Amino acid sequence: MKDNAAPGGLPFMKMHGAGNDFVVIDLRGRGPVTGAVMTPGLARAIGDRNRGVGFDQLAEITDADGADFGLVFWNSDGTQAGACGNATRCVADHVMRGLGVEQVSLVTARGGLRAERAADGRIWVNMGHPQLDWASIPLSQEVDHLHLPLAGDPVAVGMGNPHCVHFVPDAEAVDLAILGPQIEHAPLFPQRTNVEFASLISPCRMRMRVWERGTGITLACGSGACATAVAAHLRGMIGPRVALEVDGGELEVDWRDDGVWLTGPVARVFDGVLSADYVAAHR
Ligand SMILES: N[C@H](CCC[C@H](N)C(=O)O)C(=O)O
Repeated sequence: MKDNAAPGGLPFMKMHGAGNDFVVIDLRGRGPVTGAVMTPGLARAIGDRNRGVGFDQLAEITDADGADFGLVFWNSDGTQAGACGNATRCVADHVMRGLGVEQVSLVTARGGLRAERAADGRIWVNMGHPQLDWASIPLSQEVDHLHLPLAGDPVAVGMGNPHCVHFVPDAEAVDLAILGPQIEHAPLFPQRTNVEFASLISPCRMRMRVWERGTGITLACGSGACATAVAAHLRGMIGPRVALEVDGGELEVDWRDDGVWLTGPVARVFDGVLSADYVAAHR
């Protein structure tokens, strides 16, 4: 996987975490600054499920100063994302296997994070502390993030990327394809937002569905699960630990003193090589 400069094309791995699917390009060995090779156009082309490979996010693994690796995330619309919990878990598993270790440090746009393998094989990542002030979520104006001035009384939480969490009696009944893009583009969110709808099943279990900024409906969203757990805890609905039933499986979040921990399944599905012609045509 290391020689991505090969004239034969650009090697990648296809992975998923609870059905949240990723194209992962391992660029380690190129140095921290020159690591990322992606462009918005190439990301959109690879993300096309008919003419490319298809993904919810594309992740580039880079070298990083002071950490085992760095991560850069792209959405399928060609925009970048500051955080992606499920891709972080998938990549951490890959890197830990390669290094023969059970925990790793990484750097993302929001700073340093840590990940580790649990005894049951699931991969935990500490997604850091939630961002709860309006300017860093970010919101376009100073409002109470626990009671946004929007229909449905949602909560705004930053996890390195913005989230707008709605608590509803029945998340199944929500028309995500209609409401998701409306809320994603609401003027209150200057960088747009990810959108979650969640229902309480018990004080330690919730059902969650998600519309992701820059991607659309996905089967799971790790940072969205973290944001939902934080919002529900701040609203007094749950304790610090919760299991979230998402469309693609189950994620678990534990809000500890040192940050919001996320876990769930990871899978490496196949490896491939993007042809050099395809890469050149879309870069
Ligand atoms: N699937 C990701 C989140 C992607 C967020 C992205 N859509 C954004 O623009 O912030 C996760 O597991 O956390």
